[in-house]
Amino acid sequence: MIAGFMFIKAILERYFPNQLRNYIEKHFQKLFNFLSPYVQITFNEFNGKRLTRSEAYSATEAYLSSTSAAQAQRLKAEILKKRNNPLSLTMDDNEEVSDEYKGVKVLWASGKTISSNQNFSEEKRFYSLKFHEKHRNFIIETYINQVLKQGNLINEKNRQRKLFTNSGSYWNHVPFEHPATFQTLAMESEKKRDIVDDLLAFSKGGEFYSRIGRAWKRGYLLYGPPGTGKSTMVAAMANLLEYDLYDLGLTAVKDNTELKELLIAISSKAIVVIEDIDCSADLMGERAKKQENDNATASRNSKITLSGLLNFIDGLWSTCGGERIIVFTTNFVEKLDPALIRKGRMDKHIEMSYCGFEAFKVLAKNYLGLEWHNLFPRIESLLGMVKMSPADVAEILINKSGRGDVEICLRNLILTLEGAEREVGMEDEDPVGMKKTLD
Ligand SMILES: Nc1ncnc2c1ncn2[C@@H]1O[C@H](COP(=O)(O)OP(=O)(O)OP(=O)(O)O)[C@@H](O)[C@H]1O
Ligand SMILES: [Mg+2]
Repeated sequence: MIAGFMFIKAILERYFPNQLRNYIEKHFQKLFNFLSPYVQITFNEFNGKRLTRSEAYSATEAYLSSTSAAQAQRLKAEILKKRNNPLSLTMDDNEEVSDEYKGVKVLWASGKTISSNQNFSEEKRFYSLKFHEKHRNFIIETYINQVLKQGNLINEKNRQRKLFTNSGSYWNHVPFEHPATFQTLAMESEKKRDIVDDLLAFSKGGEFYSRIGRAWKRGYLLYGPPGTGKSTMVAAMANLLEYDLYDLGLTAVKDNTELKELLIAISSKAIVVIEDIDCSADLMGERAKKQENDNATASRNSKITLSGLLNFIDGLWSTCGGERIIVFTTNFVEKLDPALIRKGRMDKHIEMSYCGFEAFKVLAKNYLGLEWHNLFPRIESLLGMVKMSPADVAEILINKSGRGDVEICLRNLILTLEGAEREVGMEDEDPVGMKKTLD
C-alpha cells in the first residue's frame, strides 16, 4: 500500500503541474490516512527557512547509509577524504528501504517536494519513517532515539575536518589535511605523553566540567624559538582529537564586536589558535606597550584589546556548551602581559625547545627510517652543546634523504653542528664582545 502511494506520488510529480498535483495529493492523502493502519513521521532536510540543515535529517541519512547500500536500487555517492571509509552512500530520491529493530519492522522512504513560482523553484528533501500504529510508543520513545544517536556517531567519524581562517567577521574554510601527528612530532617522549594525556583527559571531561560549572575549554600556551614545532603541534592536537582548527588572525579583526561575532561562530570540538601572539597588535599589555611606544610600530591599526579578548573567551564560551581549546603561540613569552597567560586562562604552558637527542631520534626515524646508527653518539654530544631547531635538523635530513645515502646525510648534520659549535665557542671566549669593540 505504501509502495503504491509512493508510486502515485512519483507519477504526480512527473506528469502534473504543481497546483493540480498539490490538490490531488491532498485528497488522496486523506483517503490513504483513513484506510491505513500506518503512522508516518517526516524528517525534513532544512529547519525553518532553509537556514540550517536539520541535524535529525543528517543523522537519519548517516544511519540509513549501510541499509541503503544493501537495499536501495539507486544510490547517491559522495567521496569522503577518509582512509578507512572513503565513500559515503545514501539512497537517491524516492527510494525505499526497510529496517528492523528489536523485532519491529519499519519502512524508510526518501523523497523531495518541489515548489515553484515564476521566479524560482525550490527542492525540499525529506525522509519519512512509516510503521504500524501498534508500535507508536516504541518507535517514538526508543527507535528514533537510537537512529539519531547512531547516525550522529557515524557523522562524527566521517566528518571532513576543516581549517578556518577569518576575514572580517566571517570564517572561510578549506579541508584540514595537515599530516602532523604526535608520533611524528620530535620532542622528549615523556613531555609528549604528558601533553597527549592532558588533551585526552580534556576531551573526555565533559561531565566533569559541567559538574563543576565551568566552560568546557582549555588554554595552551606554546612558546619557544622559531622552527621548534609550535604550529606543527597545533596541527597534531587537532588530528589527535579530530577537532576543527580555527586560525584566528587578530590583525584582520577590526574591533571587539567583530571579534565577538567570530568567537560566537566557532563550533564545538574546535581548536582556536592565535599564532605569534606577541606580534598581534595590542595584545602585549600595558607595561610592554609603554616600552614599545617610542618605536611607534606599524601594527597599530587593530582595536582589539587584551581585556576584550580575555573577557570574550572567558565569558562567551561559558554560556555555549561544547569542547573548545584555545592555543596561543609565541617566540617571546617574556613579552606577554602576565594577565594574558596566568593559570586559569592558559591552563598549560608548553616550552618548545631546540632539538635534543630524543627529538633527533624521532626525526631520524621519520626522515631516514633509522632507529640507530654508529654516528648517533657524536650527534648526541653535539646536540648537547649546540642549539639547533628541529626545523633546521629536519631540513638537512630531508635534503639528503632523497639520495638514499644515510651516512652522507648524518655526516652533513655533524658538519653543520660542528660549525655552529665553533661559533658558540668563539662567542664564549669573548663574553663582553671585545672583538667587535676592537674592530
Ligand atoms: N618538533 C618538531 N617535530 C617535527 N617536525 C618539526 C618540529 N619542529 C619543526 N619541525 C619541522 O619544521 C617545520 C617548521 O616548524 P613549525 O612551523 O611547526 O615551527 P614553529 O615553532 O611554529 O615556528 P615559528 O615560531 O617560526 O612559527 C615544520 O614543517 C616541521 O616539518
Ligand atoms: Mg609557527
